[in-house]
Amino acid sequence: MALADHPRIPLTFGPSPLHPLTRLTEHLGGARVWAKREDCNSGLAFGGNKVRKLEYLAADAIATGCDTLVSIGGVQSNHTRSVAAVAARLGLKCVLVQESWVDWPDSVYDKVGNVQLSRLLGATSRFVTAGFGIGIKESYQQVLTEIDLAGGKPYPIPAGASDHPLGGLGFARWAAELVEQERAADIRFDTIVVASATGSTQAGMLAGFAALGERRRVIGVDTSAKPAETRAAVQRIAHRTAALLETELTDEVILDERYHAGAYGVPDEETLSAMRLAARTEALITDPVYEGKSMAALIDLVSTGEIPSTDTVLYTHLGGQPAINGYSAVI
Ligand SMILES: Cc1ncc(COP(=O)(O)O)c(CNC2(C(=O)O)CC2)c1O
Repeated sequence: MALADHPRIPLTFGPSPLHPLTRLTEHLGGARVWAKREDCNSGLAFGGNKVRKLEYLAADAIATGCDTLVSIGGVQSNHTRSVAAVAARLGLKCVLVQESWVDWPDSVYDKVGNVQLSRLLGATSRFVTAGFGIGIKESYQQVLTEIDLAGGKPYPIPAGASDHPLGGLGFARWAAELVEQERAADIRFDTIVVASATGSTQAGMLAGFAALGERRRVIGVDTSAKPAETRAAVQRIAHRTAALLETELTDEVILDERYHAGAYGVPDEETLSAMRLAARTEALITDPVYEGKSMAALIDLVSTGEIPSTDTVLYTHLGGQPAINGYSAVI
């Protein structure tokens, strides 16, 4: 089925902004760097990459008569905050399982940022002691069963909306949008840099480009610190999404494991330095969990020439800023 034939509830403002990072480009002295801004893509609770994915899952939830969106993430999950935002916007209930994915010694870590926003948005958060993992968790299954038994109609959304049949469509549509923006701007990106964790952002891009017959180098930057799991997820979801779009993958899955700082949700000095440089050259705010790590990759790859100086490279900003409030000890 063609992408346009898949039901979607518009939750974004339209095409996300695409703009050159001229001061960062000048500072790095190499490839020309642009950004595409999912952090500015929607009016729903600071937007982000998950809102794009949820446009398709929300359509399915409404079509199947569900009354409660159920999802899972870490305490500072951007994904669960986005699910809470979409539920509020569509008049649905929302129950979130917040797991202890990050061992971070900040006294307000579990009170501010995303989990605070989810509370403001009216979601019910269940706090569970369980580590990061992109598989299906017992706590999540338990919530689904409870809602069923209470007569509700839950709509299950796995971590990052990734391991869901429709999880890759949001960024397949992103790929089509980018190609249109390139034509309008008379530009073509040789390389795309994107943070990867549960995998459907990068996977959707790969399937979307394949459906368009476009060959692109998409460099996924692992942020899970479990790269084998993330790589397998990107592969699985990319192939599944390509099949949904009646096409076959053409580009390889590239996942760079050098910038995850050794643990999910924990920044290292390279992460923090990248965040400062992006902020002080472009007022571009990245987070210590995801975008700070993909920014560290971009800076390193351009500075070392791994991304050639003749390239035009696109930095994909996927959101994540609210989590910064839980990291005041280092930012
Ligand atoms: C700001 C930001 N940038 C990149 C990513 C990685 O996207 P994928 O999970 O689709 O690979 C996340 C994910 N976040 C998860 C969450 O629970 O917030 C799904 C892990 C993200 O929030």
